[in-house]
Amino acid sequence: MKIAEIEVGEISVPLVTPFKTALRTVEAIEDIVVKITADTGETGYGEAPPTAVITGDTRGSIICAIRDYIRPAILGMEIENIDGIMHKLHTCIQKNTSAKACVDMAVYDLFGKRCGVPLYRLLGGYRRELETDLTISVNPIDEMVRDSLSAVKRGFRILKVKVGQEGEKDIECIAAIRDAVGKDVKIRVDANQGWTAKEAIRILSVLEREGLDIELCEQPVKVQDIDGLRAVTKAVSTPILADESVFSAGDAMEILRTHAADLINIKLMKAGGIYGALKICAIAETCGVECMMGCMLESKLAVSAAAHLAAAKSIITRTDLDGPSLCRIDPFEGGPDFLESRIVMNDRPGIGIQSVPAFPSR
Ligand SMILES: C[C@H](N)C(=O)N[C@@H](CCC(=O)O)C(=O)O
Ligand SMILES: [Mg+2]
Repeated sequence: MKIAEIEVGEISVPLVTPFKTALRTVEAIEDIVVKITADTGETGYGEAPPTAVITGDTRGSIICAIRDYIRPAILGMEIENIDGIMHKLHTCIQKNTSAKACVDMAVYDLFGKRCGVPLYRLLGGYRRELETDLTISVNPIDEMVRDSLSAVKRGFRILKVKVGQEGEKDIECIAAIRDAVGKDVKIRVDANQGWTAKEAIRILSVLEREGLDIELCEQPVKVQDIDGLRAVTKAVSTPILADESVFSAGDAMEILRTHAADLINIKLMKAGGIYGALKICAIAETCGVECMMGCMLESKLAVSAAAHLAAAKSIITRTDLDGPSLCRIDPFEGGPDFLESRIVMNDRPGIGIQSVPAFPSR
């Protein structure tokens, strides 16, 4: 089975409410999608969001990287030659991890279809079901409390609360949310680099002293401030999860070697796809460090690929795969079943997505 064609399209999916973090506000998902057609007529699909503030990737750069660099590099290759394809994909252009992830997942999708097996089984097959959190955007405190209560009503037992805009407000906000949702709901916080190391230590120490029971804190400080990240990890007992500071397997090695974080957030868009993410899993497993499988603001296609990896690997013990739950509509048919907080894998081969609106079947 050979790669016969690679086509690029775009999709737009409205969000239920604007998504707001310390880094950005977004009203709708505007993603790039890819369709790889094999010489047998079989198709594989991929999706990538232009998350410029985190990955540096824009709509234009993703389209250009796929069309002008990746497509010519892998066209005609045997789909069974995953290693050869991945070598070309990762060496034909530097960085551009979202474009690489988009094509990587379409290749794995086709590979799974070629084998007649769902991807999560090909990659490790550890579990069939995942539990995701739901993100609570940064807003006035009363709105964040209201959104938290509505998430719990929808069945979410884990909330990922975005913080990092104002120190004191963050403490007040978490206290108000904990008070409203009670002690049985898990609260994780994500500062998206919004604190300094000193602020992070002060805020997390107060949250600990007040017994607000924070499961973990994601990326408290700037990407480059690895010394600050390590200082926070050392100073507080709340587990610290490196997100924006870990893109590649090399980053993971450095963070774990220097004990700069307790946990790692793996995202396909940072790792350049499943191939790179598997390397991070291997490093984390070697060091005995658990991982979270996260996503950018992605819709069901890309999140399905991430869900397959999360289901495959035992070292991925947490999931932040709430993209589909943040969307107003689901433009795709097939994939794992996204049942609010529960993601249930099924037996469809590959990623399991059956149709992508950007490529109507002829
Ligand atoms: C959507 C997911 N829950 C999430 O918060 N992902 C990122 C931010 C993604 C973005 O800005 O698109 C994260 O920081 O974990
Ligand atoms: Mg994060």
